[in-house]
Amino acid sequence: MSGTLLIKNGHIIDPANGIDTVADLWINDGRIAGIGSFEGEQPDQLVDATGKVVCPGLIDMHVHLREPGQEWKEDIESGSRAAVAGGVTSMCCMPNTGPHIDHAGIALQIVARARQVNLCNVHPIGAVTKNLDGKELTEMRELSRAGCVAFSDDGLPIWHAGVMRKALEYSASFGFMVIQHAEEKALTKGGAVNEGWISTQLGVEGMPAAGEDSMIARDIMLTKLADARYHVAHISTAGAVELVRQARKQGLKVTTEAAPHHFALTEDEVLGYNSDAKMSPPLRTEADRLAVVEGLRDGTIEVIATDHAPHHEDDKRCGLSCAAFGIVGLETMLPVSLELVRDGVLSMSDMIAKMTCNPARLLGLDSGTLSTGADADVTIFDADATWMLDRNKLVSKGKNTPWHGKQMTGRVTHTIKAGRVVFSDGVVHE
Ligand SMILES: NC(=O)N[C@@H](CC(=O)O)C(=O)O
Ligand SMILES: [Zn+2]
Ligand SMILES: [Zn+2]
Repeated sequence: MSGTLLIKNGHIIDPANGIDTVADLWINDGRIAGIGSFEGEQPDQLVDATGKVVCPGLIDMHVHLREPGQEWKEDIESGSRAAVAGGVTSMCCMPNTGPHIDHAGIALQIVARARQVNLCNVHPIGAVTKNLDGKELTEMRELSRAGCVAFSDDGLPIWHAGVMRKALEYSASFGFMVIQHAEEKALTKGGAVNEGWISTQLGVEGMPAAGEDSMIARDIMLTKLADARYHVAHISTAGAVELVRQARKQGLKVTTEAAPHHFALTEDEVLGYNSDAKMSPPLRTEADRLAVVEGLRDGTIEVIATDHAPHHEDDKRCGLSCAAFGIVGLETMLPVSLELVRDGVLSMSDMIAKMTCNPARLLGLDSGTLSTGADADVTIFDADATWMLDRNKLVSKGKNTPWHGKQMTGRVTHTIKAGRVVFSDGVVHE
């Protein structure tokens, strides 16, 4: 984008550079040109950010875009539109598409399509095993050359310990991490919600916390053996948070992310058989929720990622047991996460770090900062604006959200990608 853009008088927070100040942000030819006072300058475009927070464009490292294969649920274009409506300028898409992202061609195709859409940076996550069947490793090196930034079989766990060991060893040989959907299927198969009093009351099969914890415990042993990098996707239990905390204390390269629903909601949401509160891993108990919050507070959990999992109505309106797992998240990530700031769990800067420079560091992305010369990916939000979430007004094709009809506090007002305003005042600009 050629030309100049001045974002005036915003509360600029750039955790990567320790910046937290009221100032102007100057953008020139799609790049950050400086932070300071630009009184008297004549920009081509001006955005008044008085009273708003100006931060690096958000990064969501866990998204399901459904293209190729399930475009009726979401596609790269609709997902990119939803992303920028939520303030997200870079996202990583999981490989459980059809075909899977298990060979370079598909990764290249996704990257090319995302560039054509030109709203949000899309970085694919390559599959660990061919066909996501847990048996034979993919050509990881080729996937990385095609643009993949990490490896995962998300949607499914890498269940075989020998395969997991090889995946960890091989990906570590070129510095990449393996992202695990930690679920011991022998314990969770057939389950729809957290196992406990509520699953009993509903008469629905449960998924015990031990299903998540036991696989993470195993994987930590393998991470040590392989001297590798291991990342736990969508952490949800108190036991899992403690396992990750202890592994990190031992100096292992173990990291994790939490999804907003796991730190904001509990299994109480499924009372009433609400399938829009069904996801994998399931919403857990209040004790688990509080443990995730504490993990975010003490730094055990470095990343907030949505696990945006759009589904069609037909996949959700068929009873709790048969409904598909997953909820949309891109457009609620910021307001839900701001609860952590309002509750005094995180400073505004720490919250922003978990959606910008922290995921960028784990994935080796050069986004997530407002450093001079960086791509001008910027999010502007009003932390206090209140609005009602209406599922029918979501930009995503997926309307499966547990926050329908709920009041949200905090709203994205502008999303800027490489110096171009791609979202403002509720409208996506193609
Ligand atoms: N989280 C979910 O409930 N569903 C995800 C798969 C996954 O993230 O494991 C999906 O692809 O729908
Ligand atoms: Zn998963
Ligand atoms: Zn996922």
